[in-house]
Amino acid sequence: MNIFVINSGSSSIKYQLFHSESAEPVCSGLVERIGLGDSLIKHTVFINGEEKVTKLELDIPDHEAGMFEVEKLLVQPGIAVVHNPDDINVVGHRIVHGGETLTQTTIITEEVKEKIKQLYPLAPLHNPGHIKGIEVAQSIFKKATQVAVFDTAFHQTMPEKAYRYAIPDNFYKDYGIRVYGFHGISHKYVSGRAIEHLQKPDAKIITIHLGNGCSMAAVNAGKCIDTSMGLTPLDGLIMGTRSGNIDASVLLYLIEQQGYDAAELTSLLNKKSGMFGLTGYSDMRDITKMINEGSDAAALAYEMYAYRIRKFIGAYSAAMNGLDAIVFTAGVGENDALVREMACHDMDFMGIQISTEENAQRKPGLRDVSASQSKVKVLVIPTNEELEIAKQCKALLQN
Ligand SMILES: Nc1ncnc2c1ncn2[C@@H]1O[C@H](COP(=O)(O)OP(=O)(O)O)[C@@H](O)[C@H]1O
Ligand SMILES: CC(=O)OP(=O)(O)O
Ligand SMILES: [Mg+2]
Repeated sequence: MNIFVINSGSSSIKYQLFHSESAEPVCSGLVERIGLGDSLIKHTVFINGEEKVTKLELDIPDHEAGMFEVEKLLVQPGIAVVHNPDDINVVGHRIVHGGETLTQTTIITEEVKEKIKQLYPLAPLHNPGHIKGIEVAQSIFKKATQVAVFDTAFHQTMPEKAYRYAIPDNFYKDYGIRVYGFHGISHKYVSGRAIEHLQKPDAKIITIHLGNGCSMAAVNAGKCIDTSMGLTPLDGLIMGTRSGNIDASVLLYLIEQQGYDAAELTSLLNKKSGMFGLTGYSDMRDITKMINEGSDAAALAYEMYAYRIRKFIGAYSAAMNGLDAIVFTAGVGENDALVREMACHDMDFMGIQISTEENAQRKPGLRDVSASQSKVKVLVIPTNEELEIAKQCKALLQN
């Protein structure tokens, strides 16, 4: 079975092609900086233990354009991984918001598409792109079964005290207003890897997913008990373009006193805030450059970003009554040593000690960057949402 996995994030498309019998991909790729003007595609084909890398620099305005570029690469002479798109049997899609009705991996039908569309207002940066991705995939991979794997599913184990908001009951009952949580495919994958590494099935773990979107989860014995994103992927940590936690009164003030409307506020908080709002850039590589050039605004933004993470580490340690490991993952978490250092320094009272030397190294794979005396392990674990999605597709279709 050939399983092609599409993971569209807010700024990127990641993809991998798997033969169902192996966890090693046949090819993998990343389309990044979508919509920023200077997009990049890195496409890697794995043949007999060797890697053939193709890099393209071009302007990719949106996710649909990105998917058509990817299709060309899959069948491109010299690096083709399939003769023809009909050789793909299954396409697994990461879907950010499944709401309260789409809680398990499922085959995509017209009804499932309709439900994903109904959730557009709750995941405005993601679900519309997913539907485009599904439609493009249906037009390219005509013979494949299309499967949806939800970011919200892993968080369904949260207790009610964690997922309810303190507003009247009917808002939950009538409108489904509650904490859903996101990046669940990634939190599940990296917490699973951490449990294996620690050889401790009942480990208390905090997973910190720092991509363009950022979230944390408290994972106790493999089950999520709390997470930082809420009804939508806007809450919690400071992100590339999203504000994270903010007093709801800020919105009321802007509506009542400054005449803002809903569309302006949606755009303000989702697209113009976070690191972009503070520095003019959403990509941490650009902001690091600003810091090196002496920008005070960039330095403050970094401090705010790391400080928010520290507060959640404290909260989740309390929620679990202990902590065995902290896991950093995703674009920023895997690559940005300064963020990890700032988030973990001066936490020795909690048994958290990061090794500055280990942390500064660039190495592939799972890494332990804690100091030898640290009671809590600080781990960097590359996420692999695509592998997790492929596994879930396989499990669904074999049952
Ligand atoms: N080498 C790097 N150093 C610092 N940050 C990086 C590096 N590579 C990627 N990033 C950060 O990772 C982000 C993308 O993370 P990713 O998990 O791919 O995002 P998403 O899935 O949310 O689109 C980029 O916006 C950038 O901030
Ligand atoms: C849910 C979410 O924010 O996803 P991403 O980080 O991929 O944009
Ligand atoms: Mg992502």
